[in-house]
Amino acid sequence: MIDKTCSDQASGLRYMSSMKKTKVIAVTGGKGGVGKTSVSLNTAIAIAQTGKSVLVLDADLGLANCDVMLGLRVDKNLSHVLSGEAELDDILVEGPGGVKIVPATSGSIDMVELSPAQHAGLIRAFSEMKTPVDVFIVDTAAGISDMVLSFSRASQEILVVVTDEPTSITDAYALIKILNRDHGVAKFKVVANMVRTLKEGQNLFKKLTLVTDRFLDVNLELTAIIPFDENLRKAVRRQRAIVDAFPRSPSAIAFKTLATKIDHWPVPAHASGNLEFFLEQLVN
Ligand SMILES: Nc1ncnc2c1ncn2[C@@H]1O[C@H](COP(=O)(O)OP(=O)(O)OP(=O)(O)O)[C@@H](O)[C@H]1O
Repeated sequence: MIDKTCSDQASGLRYMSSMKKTKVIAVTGGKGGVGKTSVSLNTAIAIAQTGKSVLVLDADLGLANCDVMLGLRVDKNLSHVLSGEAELDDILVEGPGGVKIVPATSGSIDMVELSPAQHAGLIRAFSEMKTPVDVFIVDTAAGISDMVLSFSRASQEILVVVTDEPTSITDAYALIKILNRDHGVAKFKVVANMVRTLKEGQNLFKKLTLVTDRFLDVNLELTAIIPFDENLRKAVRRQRAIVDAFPRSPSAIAFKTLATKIDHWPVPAHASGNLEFFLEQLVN
C-alpha cells in the first residue's frame, strides 16, 4: 500500500517536472452580454496567430457558444470525455489561427459538483492530453455562480470585462468583492469593452476603481480598452472572429495589443503554472 502510494507520488512528481508551463487566464465579468466570449475568442485567436498553442475552454457549461460564434461543427463535448467515450484530444475543435476549443455544450455537467470519479477522470483527461498548451483561456458564464468563482479563483490571471453601463460596473464590483473576500484574490486585470473613445475606457476604469479603492484591498490594472466596433457585430453575424474577418478593424487591433501583452506576462515558475494545478484548484 505504502509502496503504491510512494510510486504514485514519484510518478506524479516526475510528471509535474516534465510538464510544460501554461498561462491560465479566466475571462469573466459578472454581467451577461458585456463581451466575455468575444474577448476570449479574439484574444485567443490573436495569440494563436503568433504561433502559440492556445486552448479555450467554453466554461459556460449550460449555454456554451464559442463553437456557434465561430461556426464550428461540434460532434462530442466534455461530457463524452467524462463518460469515457472520448479522449480530450478527440473532442477539441480547431478554429482560426489553429486555436483549439474544448466544447462543453452540455447543460448536464456541473464542473464544481463532479463526483470523485469524474474529478479524477477530468484531471487524467487533461494530464493525458497530447496537445501542447501555452495559453489556456477560460470563458466563464455570466453571473456570480459557484462555477464562475471556481474557474476564476483557480486561474493565474483574471480578466474582468466591463462596459460603461452602471449594471456592468456594479456586477463587476460584486464579482471582485466576492473573489477577494471569500477566495483571497487580490489582483484583477480589467478590459474596458465597447467604449467609444480611449478616454471613455479610462473613465470607466476610474469609476470601478473609485469603489474598489474605497471598500476593498485589491489591485486593479486597466489591461485593455476595446472600442465599440460595428465590424465585430458583422463578424459575429457571419460566425467569424473579427481578428480573422476584419484584422485591421479597431477592435481587432485592440485584441492583438492585448494578445501581445499576455504574451509578455511571465509564466509562474511554481506549480500554479500547470494546467493540472488549475484543475485541482477547480475541483477542490
Ligand atoms: N467591442 C465590441 N463592439 C461591438 N459589439 C461588441 C463588442 N464586444 C462584444 N460585442 C457584441 O456584444 C454582444 C455580446 O457579446 P458576447 O456574446 O461576447 O458577450 P458575453 O459577455 O460572452 O455574453 P454572455 O454573458 O451572454 O455569454 C455580441 O452581439 C457581440 O457581437
